[in-house]
Amino acid sequence: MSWNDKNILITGADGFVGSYLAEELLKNGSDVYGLIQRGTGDLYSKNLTDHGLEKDLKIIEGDLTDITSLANALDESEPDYVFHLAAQSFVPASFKNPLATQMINGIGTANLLDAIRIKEYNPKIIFAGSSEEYGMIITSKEQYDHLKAQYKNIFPKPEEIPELPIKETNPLRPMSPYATSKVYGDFLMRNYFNSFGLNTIVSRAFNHEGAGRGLMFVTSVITDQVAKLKSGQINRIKIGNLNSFKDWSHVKDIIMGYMKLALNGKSGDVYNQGSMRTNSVLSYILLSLEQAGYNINMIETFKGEKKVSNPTEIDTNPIFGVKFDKTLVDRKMLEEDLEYSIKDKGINVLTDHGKIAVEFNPERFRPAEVPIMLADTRKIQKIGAKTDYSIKDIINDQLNYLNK
Ligand SMILES: C[C@H]1O[C@H](OP(=O)(O)OP(=O)(O)OC[C@H]2O[C@@H](n3cnc4c(=O)[nH]c(N)nc43)[C@H](O)[C@@H]2O)[C@@H](O)[C@@H](O)C1=O
Repeated sequence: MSWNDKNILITGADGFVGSYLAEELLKNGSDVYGLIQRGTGDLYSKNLTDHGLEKDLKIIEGDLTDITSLANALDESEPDYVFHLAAQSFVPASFKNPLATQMINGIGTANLLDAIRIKEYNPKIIFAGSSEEYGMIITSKEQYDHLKAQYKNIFPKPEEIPELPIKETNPLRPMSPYATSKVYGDFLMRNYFNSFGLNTIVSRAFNHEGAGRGLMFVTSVITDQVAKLKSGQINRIKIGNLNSFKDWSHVKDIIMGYMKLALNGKSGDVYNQGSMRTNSVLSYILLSLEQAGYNINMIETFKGEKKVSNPTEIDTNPIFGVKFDKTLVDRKMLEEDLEYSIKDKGINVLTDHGKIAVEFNPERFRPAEVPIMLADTRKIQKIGAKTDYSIKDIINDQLNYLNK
């Protein structure tokens, strides 16, 4: 099968991921239509111009909460494939305005599916679910016992402990309004497959980053500050929870994964997308400093006596046979130290360019936090998806974009 002359509808084609996907599909000869919500500003957002989409992307103005506009978008594009990426995707915003997130991500997805059903189109539909749907991951028996007691025994039971790397069969325990809205969309997709025969496929992508990533997401928060530090505009880094572990992929790997799912994925099924690496926010800071030209000698927590050496070296963890950050090996120690430091004010990174303070900003902590994410991606690998980019590649792309 080739993408040539296929009709594609991408919801959120002007978003961070949508614009990468639109560019790739246009390169492959598809007719790409982008459903875009017109704000008060320019129709051509920076994402669209960054990816040179002004000429060839066929823009359809519409809104997920307005089913008529979705029906019109289907009539205009007559899609062979629909990539449903549009969403309110910032987790903290979902805590601030939960209902707006439910409307866009939840009802918006329901509207899209129902428009396709009523209009009797039969595209393959690829839905951007999220690793956030997994939410609370069980890493120890003690943690499970504690949660079971807290949730009065209705806490979904682990298949095995630790639940790492996370498989598609893992129970879903969403921890934010955003995550809940994605669980709703995920189940709707499968229900529309089972009940109405729509060709739906769910992607549960773990975090994905790269040039042009929105400035509110942590990898951009970090690289933006590291670039400013380097050019002398600021003298410290401000951050929220340093001790959250994420499975970060390059957005380019994820959009190739979306395309593999469209071609080779099974309708009604669910696939993780990720890198099978896990790194802490702290290690993203340290790696970014290294990529910007700092040599790191030591991290100094304010407790003083404990020091972590070589924290940025990527290691292979023998338990899971996947890439782990070395800080994870020292995680217990680091957790104790960080807890102490958080109560105080932060940590210092000792570099060949002097001491860099990393300060905690309590306002950036979330009401509930997913502590660790690590994808098991063996299922999507079987249909051809792979990880081409390292964490350092992602960071370099982000730093270069900021320096442009
Ligand atoms: C897969 C998933 O991926 C993304 O969701 P996210 O993981 O919430 O992304 P993020 O970059 O906002 O946070 C990552 C971690 O970093 C911590 N963190 C520390 N300090 C700051 C900080 O200053 N800002 C932010 N934003 N986070 C911070 C924060 O507490 C969290 O643990 C979305 O694309 C979402 O749509 C999606 O589906």
